[in-house]
Amino acid sequence: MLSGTGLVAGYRKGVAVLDGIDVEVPAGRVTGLAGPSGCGKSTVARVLGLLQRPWEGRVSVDGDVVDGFRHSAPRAQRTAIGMVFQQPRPAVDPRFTLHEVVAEPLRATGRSEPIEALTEQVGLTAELLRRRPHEVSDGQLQRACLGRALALRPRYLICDEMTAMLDASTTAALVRVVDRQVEEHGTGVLAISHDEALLERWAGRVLRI
Ligand SMILES: Nc1ncnc2c1ncn2[C@@H]1O[C@H](COP(=O)(O)OP(=O)(O)OP(=O)(O)O)[C@@H](O)[C@H]1O
Repeated sequence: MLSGTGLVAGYRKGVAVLDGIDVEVPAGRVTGLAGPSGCGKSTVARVLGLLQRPWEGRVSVDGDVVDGFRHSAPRAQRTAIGMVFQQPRPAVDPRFTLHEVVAEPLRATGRSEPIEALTEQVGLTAELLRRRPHEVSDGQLQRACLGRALALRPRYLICDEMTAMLDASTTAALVRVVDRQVEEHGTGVLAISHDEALLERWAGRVLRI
């Protein structure tokens, strides 16, 4: 279980965006997180993804309370959680090929496993993998971002509006990739979306802020 308990967090002193909320992301299931624009869904993603320290409350990964966030997050906990954001373009190095984008977490952790099975799973051909971000569509780049998020086989995956910029067929394809991770590897997924209909179809349980 990836969980946040009593989370209080924000950006400006004295203005809490999250006001003591609890979020539980169990393994082996898709949990949805819905709510109107600006209610703090991305802030939940950042805190549970260990990218932002909450002002109060705690985050735990499989029962271990996290005490470091951002650069001081312990590697084992950081790599246990994969993240995909709404906009793929600012999330990648424009100089990388898509192959390098997907392989980057492996390189950063000194691992050199083949990524062909992964790139095939997310629907990237060898020809696309040689291209750089400016030579592909948002959907193709988002496939690479999902591949990157799965490269270290995270036990949890946070999808923050992953499909908001994509057409229906790419959305369906990426949802299938995530569902397969859940079924085959028991990954616990937090699917954040303002699209209630998508979450109703995709998630077993939907939390609302
Ligand atoms: N870096 C930041 N600096 C200051 N305020 C921020 C920052 N990021 C978010 N906020 C504010 O925090 C609140 C919650 O933002 P957040 O992005 O978590 O909401 P959200 O529910 O994900 O919204 P959306 O659905 O529009 O993406 C908003 O009022 C927003 O203006």
